[in-house]
Amino acid sequence: MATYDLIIKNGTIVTADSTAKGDIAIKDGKIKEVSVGKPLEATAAREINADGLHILPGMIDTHVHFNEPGRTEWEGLETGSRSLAAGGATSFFDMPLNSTPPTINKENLELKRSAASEKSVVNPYFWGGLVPENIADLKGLHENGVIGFKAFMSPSGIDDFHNVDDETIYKGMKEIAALGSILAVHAESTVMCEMLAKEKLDSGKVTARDYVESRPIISEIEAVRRIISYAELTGCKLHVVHASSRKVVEVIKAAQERGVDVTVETCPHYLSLTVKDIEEQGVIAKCAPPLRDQEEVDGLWEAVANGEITTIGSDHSPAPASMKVIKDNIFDGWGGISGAQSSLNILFTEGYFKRNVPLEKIVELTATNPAKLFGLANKGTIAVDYDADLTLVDLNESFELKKEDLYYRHQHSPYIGKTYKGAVKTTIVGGEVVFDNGQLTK
Ligand SMILES: NC(=O)N[C@H]1NC(=O)NC1=O
Ligand SMILES: [Zn+2]
Ligand SMILES: [Zn+2]
Repeated sequence: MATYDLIIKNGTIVTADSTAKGDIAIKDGKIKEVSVGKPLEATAAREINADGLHILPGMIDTHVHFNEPGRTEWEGLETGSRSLAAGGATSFFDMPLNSTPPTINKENLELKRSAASEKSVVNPYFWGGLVPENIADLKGLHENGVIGFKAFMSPSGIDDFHNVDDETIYKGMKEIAALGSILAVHAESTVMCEMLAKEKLDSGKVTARDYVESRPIISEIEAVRRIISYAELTGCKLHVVHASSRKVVEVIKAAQERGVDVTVETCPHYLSLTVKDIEEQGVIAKCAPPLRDQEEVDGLWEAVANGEITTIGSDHSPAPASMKVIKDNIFDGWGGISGAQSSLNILFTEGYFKRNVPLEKIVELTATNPAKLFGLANKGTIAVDYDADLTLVDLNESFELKKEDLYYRHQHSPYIGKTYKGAVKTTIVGGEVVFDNGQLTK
């Protein structure tokens, strides 16, 4: 009889293609057997009884800002990765900005990588930045293993990470295409957003609704259309992050239909919160693009259900509480939502329970597609020879999110006080249990 490190018994195994009750055997960090329909005949050093639980491939959160090195007091790789583990994520892709120095050359990448290897409890991956100053550094970043490049089409809010002009977009995309990599973009129109913000501020209009109106959906559409044109010009693979509206998704879909290699991400906050949340909670719920109205939330869920969204990432972009309190003017607070720990809870509650979105679809967008799109071999599903990155969830458990449940360095989030159905019970990274029964074990 085979002997394994770990056997998970009687769970409901969910992949992008199927849901079935079965057992999983793990050795040396890999899934070695998946037995559906009949019990697994083997022994193991440890056994987990997953009766009543669902087993999902761990979320691959393709969009976090962990701020380390250089701005660890905002979050950090330890607190950030621990919050992911508690939320059922087993890998993350850290954005190149909000850490100092930003990840815009291979030397800076190494600083981040060595910090992560010391501190992260889940698998770390890194985006490289594309900024006007670093076209010559893209090759070195690629050769040293970034999973792709990220550019801001509007100011990032961080002084050492400049947004790209059209010339940088052209040169950068040409180079990224030659490297065979992918460009992810924060797509909002600088000109539109700056003009509209100036009009608001000049006339003393500084409410939450004013902030939202200063960054309208059409400014995302303008930027997305433009960047798609450069993708067509250069042949560069493109990934549009944090689409806040189905109208943005439609522009991407039309480009896909004429053969452009473009994909799209949305985030749990655009799938669950509205302008009302920023009106009530102020800067805590401030992000860019901003939260929209309920019809946009519903529209994005339709896009999810129809297969028009490629990935869902948290865009966890934390900041100290002092930057998230409402002062006289909401325009001044930090734009970025703390949410890395809540992604799956939100998707279960708003998607699976409220809108009948299949669990398979949630797995596809949070694990399978991220692994495929960014070339992570052996991740993103539950199958023999794949990495044992798993999360066990109790879909019958409801809970109210409390401040003290959060593992973030700064325990604020627009999700505090909300009730979720579907709780993460256990998270396994490379065969090792890192979170179990409400406790971090690593
Ligand atoms: N700099 C940074 O993290 N910005 C992020 N925050 C946010 O709300 N949108 C972003 O792009
Ligand atoms: Zn962004
Ligand atoms: Zn971001």
